Amino acid sequence: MEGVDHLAFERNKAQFDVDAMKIVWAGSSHALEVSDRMSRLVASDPAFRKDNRAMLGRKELFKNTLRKAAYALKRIIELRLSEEEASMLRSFVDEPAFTDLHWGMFVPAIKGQGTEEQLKKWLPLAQKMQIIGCYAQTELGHGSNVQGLETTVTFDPKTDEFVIHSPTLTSSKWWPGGLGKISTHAVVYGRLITDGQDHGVHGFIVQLRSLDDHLPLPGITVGDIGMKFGNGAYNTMDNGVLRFDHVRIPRDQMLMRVSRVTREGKYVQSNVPRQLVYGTMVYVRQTIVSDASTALSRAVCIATRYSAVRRQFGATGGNPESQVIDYKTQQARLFPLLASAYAFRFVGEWLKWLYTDVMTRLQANDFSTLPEAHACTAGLKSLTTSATSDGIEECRKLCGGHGYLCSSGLPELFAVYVPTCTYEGDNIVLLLQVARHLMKTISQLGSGKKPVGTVAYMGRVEQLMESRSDVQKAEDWLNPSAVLGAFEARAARKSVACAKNLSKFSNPEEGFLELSNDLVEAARAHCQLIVVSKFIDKLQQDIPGKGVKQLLEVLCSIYALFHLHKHLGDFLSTGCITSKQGSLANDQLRSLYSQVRPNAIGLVDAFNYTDHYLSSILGRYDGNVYPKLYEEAWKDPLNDSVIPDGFQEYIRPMLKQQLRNARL
Ligand SMILES: CCCCCCCCCC/C=C\C/C=C/C(=O)SCCNC(=O)CCNC(=O)[C@H](O)C(C)(C)COP(=O)(O)OP(=O)(O)OC[C@H]1O[C@@H](n2cnc3c(N)ncnc32)[C@H](O)[C@@H]1OP(=O)(O)O
Ligand SMILES: Cc1cc2nc3c(=O)[nH]c(=O)nc-3n(C[C@H](O)[C@H](O)[C@H](O)COP(=O)(O)OP(=O)(O)OC[C@H]3O[C@@H](n4cnc5c(N)ncnc54)[C@H](O)[C@@H]3O)c2cc1C
Repeated sequence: MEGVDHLAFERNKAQFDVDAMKIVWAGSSHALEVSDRMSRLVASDPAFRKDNRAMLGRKELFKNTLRKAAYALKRIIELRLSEEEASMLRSFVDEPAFTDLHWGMFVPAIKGQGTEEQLKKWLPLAQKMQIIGCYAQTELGHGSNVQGLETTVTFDPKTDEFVIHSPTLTSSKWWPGGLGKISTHAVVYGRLITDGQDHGVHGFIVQLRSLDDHLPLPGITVGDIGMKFGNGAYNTMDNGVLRFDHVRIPRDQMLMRVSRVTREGKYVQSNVPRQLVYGTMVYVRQTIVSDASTALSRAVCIATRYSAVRRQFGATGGNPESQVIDYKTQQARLFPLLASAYAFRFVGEWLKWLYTDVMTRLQANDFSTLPEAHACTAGLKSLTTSATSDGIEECRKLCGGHGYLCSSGLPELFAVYVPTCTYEGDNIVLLLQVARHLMKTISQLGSGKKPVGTVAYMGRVEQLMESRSDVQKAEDWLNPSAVLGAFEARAARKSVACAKNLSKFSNPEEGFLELSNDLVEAARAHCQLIVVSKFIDKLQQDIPGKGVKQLLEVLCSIYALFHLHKHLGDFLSTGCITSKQGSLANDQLRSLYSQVRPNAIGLVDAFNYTDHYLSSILGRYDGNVYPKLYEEAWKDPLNDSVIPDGFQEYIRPMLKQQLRNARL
C-alpha cells in the first residue's frame, strides 16, 4: 500500500528523542541541516538516479558516471554551494568516480607536500577543475612496500628537468583511480635520483594528457586495468595503468615541502620529517574511519528495518508470525553491528580532531605527535574497514534470501566497500605498523619516556599486569571503569607478551616476522581499546535529548561486551577476567539487547538516510517491502519478453532433440 508507514508501530515504540539523536549522529545541528538538504537535493533529482547500475555494461556505466560528475559540478556552481555542501552533495551521489581521487588525494597531496609557491600555482587550477588529478603511487609489482617503488625520476641539470621513466614492467603504475581514462594530471611517486644518487621515494606533479584533445602526452602509455569485483559497484571508477618512457617535467614540479632539488642538482632536506611524503595516506585513512560508520550504518539500517518487517514461524491463535527481529539470535548478530556503527562514528570524530591537531602542530614545526597519528589512522582504518566489510556481509545474511537480490542494496554496498580493506594500506600491513609503535613504546618505558596519547595506559603497565577485574554481578559490567580496566589489561598484556618473546631473538626483525601473528592480535586489542575508550569519552559530554544519552550508554556497553565475549579466549588466557566474569558479561549483553529492541527502528532512523541513498527495497523507510520487491522483479530486462533471447536458438532444438531421442 502506497503512502502507508508499515513501520509506524515500530516507530511509536521508541523511548528516546530520535531528532536529538540525528544531531548526535551528524555531529551538530548545522551538519544535520546541511546533510539533510544535500541528500534531499540529490534524491529529488532524476539525473542522479542509480537504481539501474547493476544492469549497465561497463562503457554505459562509466559514461553515466561521467555525466553525473559533470552535472554535479554544474549544480554546485549554479547553486553556489560551499565546499562543505559540495562535498556532501558528491557523497550523496554515491558513485565511486574520478572526482573522489581528485578531491580526496590529488588536492590533499599538493596541499600537504607542496611549497607556498606550488600551492599558489596548482590549487586554483585543481579547485576550479581546470585540471583533473589522481594519486599514482602503487605499481604492478609494488603496493604495500612503498620504499620498493621502481619508477625513476632523474634530475637532468643540463635542462633543469626531471626525467621520469618506468624501467621494468613491474614499475608500471597500476591501480590509481581516475588514471585510466580521465585524469589530466597525477601526483606520481618515484625514486628521486640526482647525480647518480638514489634519495628514495618522492612525489611529483605530472601532466599526463593534453588539455586540448585529452590524448596522452608523448612518452606516456595509459589505460584502464579492467573489470573489478561485482557488477556496477567499483567499475564506475577508471583504475589505471601508466608507463613513462623518459618523460620530462620541469624541476619545479617536484613537491618540495619535505625536500627539494636546487638548480645545481643538490638534494636539500628541510626540517620536516621525510614521512610527510606519506601524509596524504594519513589524511585519507582518517576519512576512511568515518566513512566506515556510514557504510556500516547503511547496511544496518537495511537489515534492521527488514528484520522488523519480515516474519517467520510462531503464528499462534490467529496472530501473525513473529517478526524476525524478535529472535534473540537475530538481535545478537544485528545489535552489535548497530553499536559498532555508532562506535565508529565517534572514534571517527575523535580521529578527525587528532588529525587536525597534528596538522596545526606541524605548521608550528612540532612533529612529536606524528607517530601517534600514523599508528591511530593506520590501526583504526584497519579495524573499522575489516569490521564493516564483515558487517555488511552479515547484514546480507540477516536479510535471508532477499538480501542476495541486488534490489536489497547489499550486494553492491559490499562490492564497493570491500576494497577498503586493501586500499590505503592492506589491513594486516597496517596493523603491523601499529604493532611496531606498541613495541617501540614498550622498549622506551625503561628510559623514563612517558607514553602519551592512546598508548598512555602503557605507562601503568606494571599495575595492568597485576590487575584483576572486580566485577561480581552482571550489572557491574555497565561500569565504564570495569570495561576500560579489562580492555587496557588485555591490550597491555598482549603487547608485553610480544615484547618478551621478541627479546628472545638476537635479530629483532627476524623476531618480528616470526611473531607477526601475535603482533597483529596485540595491535587489534589496542585498537579495540581505543574505540571503547573514545565511546566512553563521548558519553562524558553533555548530550541533550530525552533518553539519548541513556541509549548511547547501552550501545557503548554492547560494543564493549560483545567484543569481550567474542575475544573471551584473550581475556581469559591473559588472566584479566575470570570465566565467571566472562559469563556475567554475556548475561548483561542479553539484557542490553532487550533494551535496544524497542528502539531499534528509531536508532536507524537517526541516520537520516533517504531511500535514494539507501537504494534498498528491504530498507525502505515505509517498510512496504513485498509489493515493491514484486514490482521490481518485473523491471528486470529478462522479463521484457516472455520468451528470452537464445531460447529458440539453443533450447528449442535441444528439447526437440531430447524428445526425438526418447521416442527412438
Ligand atoms: C573531499 C574529502 C573526501 C575524502 C575521501 C577521499 C577518499 C578517496 C578514496 C578513494 C578510493 C581509493 C583510493 C586508494 C588510494 C590508495 O590506495 S593510494 C596507495 C596507498 N598505499 C599504501 O597505503 C601503501 C601502504 N604502505 C605504507 O604506507 C608504508 O610503506 C608502510 C607503512 C608499510 C611503511 O613501510 P616501511 O618500509 O617500514 O616504512 P618506511 O618508509 O621505511 O618508514 C618507516 C618509518 O616511518 C613511519 N611511517 C610509516 N608510514 C608513515 C606515515 N604515513 N606517517 C608517518 N609516519 C609513517 C613508520 O612508523 C616508521 O617510523 P619509525 O619511527 O622509523 O619506526
Ligand atoms: C579499488 C582499489 C583502488 C586503489 N586506488 C589506488 C590509487 O588511487 N592510487 C594508488 O597508488 N594505489 C591504489 N590502490 C592500490 C592499493 O593501495 C594497494 O593495492 C594496497 O596498498 C595493497 O598493496 P598490494 O596490492 O601491493 O598488496 P600486497 O602487499 O601484495 O598484499 C598481498 C598480501 O600480502 C600480505 N603482505 C604484504 N606485505 C606483508 C608483510 N610485510 N607482512 C605480512 N603480510 C604482508 C598482505 O596482507 C596481503 O595478504 C588501489 C587498490 C584498490 C584495490
